[in-house]
Amino acid sequence: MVAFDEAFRRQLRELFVWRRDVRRFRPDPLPSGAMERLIEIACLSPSVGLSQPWRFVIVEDNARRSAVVEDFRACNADALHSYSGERAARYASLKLAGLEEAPGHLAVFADKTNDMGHRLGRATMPDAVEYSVAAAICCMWLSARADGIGLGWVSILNPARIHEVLEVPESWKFIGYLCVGYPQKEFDRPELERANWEYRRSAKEFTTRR
Ligand SMILES: Cc1cc2c(cc1C)N(C[C@H](O)[C@H](O)[C@H](O)COP(=O)(O)O)c1[nH]c(=O)[nH]c(=O)c1N2
Repeated sequence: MVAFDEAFRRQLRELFVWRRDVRRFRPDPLPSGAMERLIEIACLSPSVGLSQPWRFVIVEDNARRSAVVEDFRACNADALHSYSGERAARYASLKLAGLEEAPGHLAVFADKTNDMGHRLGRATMPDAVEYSVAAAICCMWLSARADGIGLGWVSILNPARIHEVLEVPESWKFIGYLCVGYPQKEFDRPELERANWEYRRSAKEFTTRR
């Protein structure tokens, strides 16, 4: 049985506290194999029926990257229009992706048609496939942070356009686009909190007993 001592548990908590969504990256390249190592960690994640539905596209082609940046700009402009007044001004001041600075770009999909796991656990909750991929991204996020590497999840994108740009199978559902690189600075509080967009609440607020 592998046991983890008190010192490790304290450090693990620190890792949860210091994991950040990163939008500001240093230009330093990632060490070779870093993306592949993060994908290997992600593949250790839980998945419904052990279906391992995650599909990763490492985006290296500059034309494809520029097309993603363009899509982000369009989607972000649309999103801004959905706000008004002070909230709109605050939204406009936020940096919501590090697409142009991050050395690593990783698009993450869920393969909804894959038969691994033989559909165990999905009949009543087919979305468990997407949840499994989100869990894998979180494992990757924490492992990256332990290596001092920042990860930024971008969802302000049009899934149909991302499919087109990356030429992936129709059956793959777009889950998120990850910017990967070394963060300019480390923080123990979310940027959206430091920018007064929202603030982290206590667990009590989300807990109900029945
Ligand atoms: C599914 C999903 C989608 C997104 C995000 C997260 C998740 C889970 N986040 C990051 C999000 O804003 C961030 O996690 C919270 O603000 C909390 O900050 P920390 O992650 O604790 O730094 C995010 N951030 C951002 O700047 N642009 C984005 O499009 C998104 N999209």
